[in-house]
Amino acid sequence: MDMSKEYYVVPSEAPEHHPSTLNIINSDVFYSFEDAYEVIQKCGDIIPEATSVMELLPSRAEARSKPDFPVIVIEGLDATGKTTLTESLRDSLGATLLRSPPQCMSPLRARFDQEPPLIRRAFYALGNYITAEQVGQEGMKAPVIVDRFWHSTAAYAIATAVSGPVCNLPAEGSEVYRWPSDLFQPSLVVLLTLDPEERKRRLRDRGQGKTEEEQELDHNQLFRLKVEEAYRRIAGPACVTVDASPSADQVLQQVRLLIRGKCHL
Ligand SMILES: Nc1ncnc2c1ncn2[C@@H]1O[C@H](COP(=O)(O)OP(=O)(O)O)[C@@H](O)[C@H]1O
Ligand SMILES: Nc1ccn([C@H]2C[C@H](O)[C@@H](COP(=O)(O)OP(=O)(O)O)O2)c(=O)n1
Repeated sequence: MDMSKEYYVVPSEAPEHHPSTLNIINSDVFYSFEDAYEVIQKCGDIIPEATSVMELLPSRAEARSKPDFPVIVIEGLDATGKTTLTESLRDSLGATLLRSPPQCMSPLRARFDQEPPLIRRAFYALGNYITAEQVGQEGMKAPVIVDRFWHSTAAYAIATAVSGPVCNLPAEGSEVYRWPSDLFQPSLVVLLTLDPEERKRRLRDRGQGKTEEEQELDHNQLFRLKVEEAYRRIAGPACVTVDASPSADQVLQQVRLLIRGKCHL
């Protein structure tokens, strides 16, 4: 018997999430110490450096103390002026300067940068917990400035995992932008933004970015837009955007004003 099948094309509502975002949680972004730890722990057999990472980790049983002094995080793309600003803030506020990933992870970073996203992102996620422990100690003695923290970890991971244009990012309010409940929340997060041309100039002056192909630049432009938009969507302490194109001193004064308003320093 000839059974002919009939097919219809019917309109349906747009999906809630872009397909490329479905796997972000716990494979690109980890929302607890335990989830990131589990990945690094399982790598021990194939990546000897994983053992070194675990030795640097704070004890999970330890109660994390809330620092007495304000903790200010400075975020932004490469060459937006984070190093310049964080060092000036350290000097002008008499603060302690920390970074994420912390200095003690630096020798291990190149190794994990070669790994697939799951492992690489778990490494950076754990870096924030090590920095948070240092913040807990140093923040009892003086204000703390942190060069990159959770916003960087999540924003770069989300922007890399989501292909295509900025509109493919999960919508504002999506759970991918939430702050891990077991991670210390800074008093203020400042996001430095810079016009792409000025950023390129600064990279060039620093001796980088001279040989980028046009196509590569276009690709990077899209990536940069996605990172910045992801930065802005991350909740917990939301970041305050500061235009980093004025002189280093003007940017410092602008951020000092924000710190005075928010942290009374
Ligand atoms: N406000 C500014 N105006 C002009 N040049 C700046 C300013 N801030 C930083 N720079 C220069 O831009 C380059 C990148 O700054 P840097 O602080 O290293 O950025 P990041 O740490 O974000 O990568 C450096 O050569 C630095 O001297
Ligand atoms: N807290 C952090 C800091 C950096 N990262 C990742 C995100 C990016 O892939 C790189 C950016 O580091 P990069 O070396 O460009 O940064 P700096 O030169 O230190 O400003 O590291 C992270 O995941 N979490």
